[in-house]
Amino acid sequence: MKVGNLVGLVGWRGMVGSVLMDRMQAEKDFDLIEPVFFSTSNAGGTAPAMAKNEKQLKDAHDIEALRKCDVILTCQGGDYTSEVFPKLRAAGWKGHWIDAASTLRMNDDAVIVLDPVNLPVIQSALAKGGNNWIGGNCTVSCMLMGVGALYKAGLVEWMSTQTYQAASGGGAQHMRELLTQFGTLNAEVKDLLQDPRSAILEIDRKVIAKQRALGGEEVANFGVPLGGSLIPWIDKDLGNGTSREEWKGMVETNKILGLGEGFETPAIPVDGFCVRVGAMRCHSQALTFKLRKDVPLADVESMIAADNAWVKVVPNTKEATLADLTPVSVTGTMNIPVGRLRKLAMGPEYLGAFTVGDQLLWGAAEPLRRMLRILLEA
Ligand SMILES: NC(=O)C1=CN([C@@H]2O[C@H](COP(=O)(O)OP(=O)(O)OC[C@H]3O[C@@H](n4cnc5c(N)ncnc54)[C@H](OP(=O)(O)O)[C@@H]3O)[C@@H](O)[C@H]2O)C=CC1
Ligand SMILES: N[C@@H](CC(=O)OP(=O)(O)O)C(=O)O
Repeated sequence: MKVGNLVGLVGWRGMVGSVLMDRMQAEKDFDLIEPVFFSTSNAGGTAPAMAKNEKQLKDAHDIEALRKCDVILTCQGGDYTSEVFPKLRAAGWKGHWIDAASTLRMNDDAVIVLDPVNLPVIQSALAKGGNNWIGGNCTVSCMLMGVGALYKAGLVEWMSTQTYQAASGGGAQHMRELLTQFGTLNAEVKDLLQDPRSAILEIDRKVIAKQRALGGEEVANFGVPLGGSLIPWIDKDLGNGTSREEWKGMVETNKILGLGEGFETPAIPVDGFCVRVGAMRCHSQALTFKLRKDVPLADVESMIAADNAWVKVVPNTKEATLADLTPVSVTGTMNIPVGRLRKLAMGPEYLGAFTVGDQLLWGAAEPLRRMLRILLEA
């Protein structure tokens, strides 16, 4: 059935929302829709320049106003989803809900959208009347954009992940906090750094003393210093030794691929550790695969390279890795480099890989705008 083009946009001025607006403008998505901009804080204010007929911001809690939309696309966050989505459906709204938040992801009637990887899953749900389309966890989405080909080919027996997740995954305030910490630490030893004869262990002593003394506002978001350190725990403690971020790795990977509970094919084990590091907005992952058979490395590389338009195989050399396989080289681009591809010492079925992805683009905004396109072009 043709989907109408009245699209309600919620959360458009936040960090994820702003990246989404940029991408929608770049891809001329606004040419196809009649946007209605909503706000939780400034109803009645002026809508952004992309507005057409409706120039005023609507109240994002006004169910009647939301109900008029054919599609609602929200990057407002999980609390908003928890509050508004059930009311909207209870009021009989049958429109399409596209959401960046994790709240609804594992619901039976929701599809995790990442169409370069799971278009058949999306199309099948659409044909059955599905109308809840949720963006995946940023780390999982970036990982599958890189190595989804191996799953599609049925080659993966299991995968272990070690993530290096950027500050942006926590939100804008976390990015600010990281930079403030770097500044504080630099200020502590600035004079010593300027003197080439100063003792490095004296600098180190001063830095660790300052890090341990950081408190209050300076660690308000991460709880402990991230600048010059790392945090091997992301999201909630599930009480079984696993973080919620680590749990998402397995359940979301399988749900995206149409495997495991509710599907015919059993789930593939995915597990590992999720670690916050001092990168700004790119998540990286070191991956270990147990393949179902010994596949020549050249075939693995060709398969990965041919999977989608954004994945790039980076030659496993120091020069290429430093040039193309770092958060600094990937930030702000749609590229998903996959490198460090090599067979591991455990045996010919064991494959190592390293991927990087901008967690605000493929990790958050891009799958949502592409889902909107799929609906509009259905
Ligand atoms: N950060 C991330 O990496 C990822 C986030 N997500 C999901 O997206 C949701 C939103 O994340 P994120 O964009 O980081 O959240 P933000 O805090 O940047 O934005 C959320 C909302 O906060 C309000 N807001 C209040 N003050 C400001 C301000 N100074 N500037 C901009 N907006 C402000 C806006 O609502 P209003 O205009 O109504 O006042 C905005 O829509 C998350 O809760 C999560 O569910 C998903 C994947 C990754
Ligand atoms: N949890 C991710 C960011 C995020 O928003 O994830 P999710 O969409 O699964 O809640 C991180 O901290 O890096």
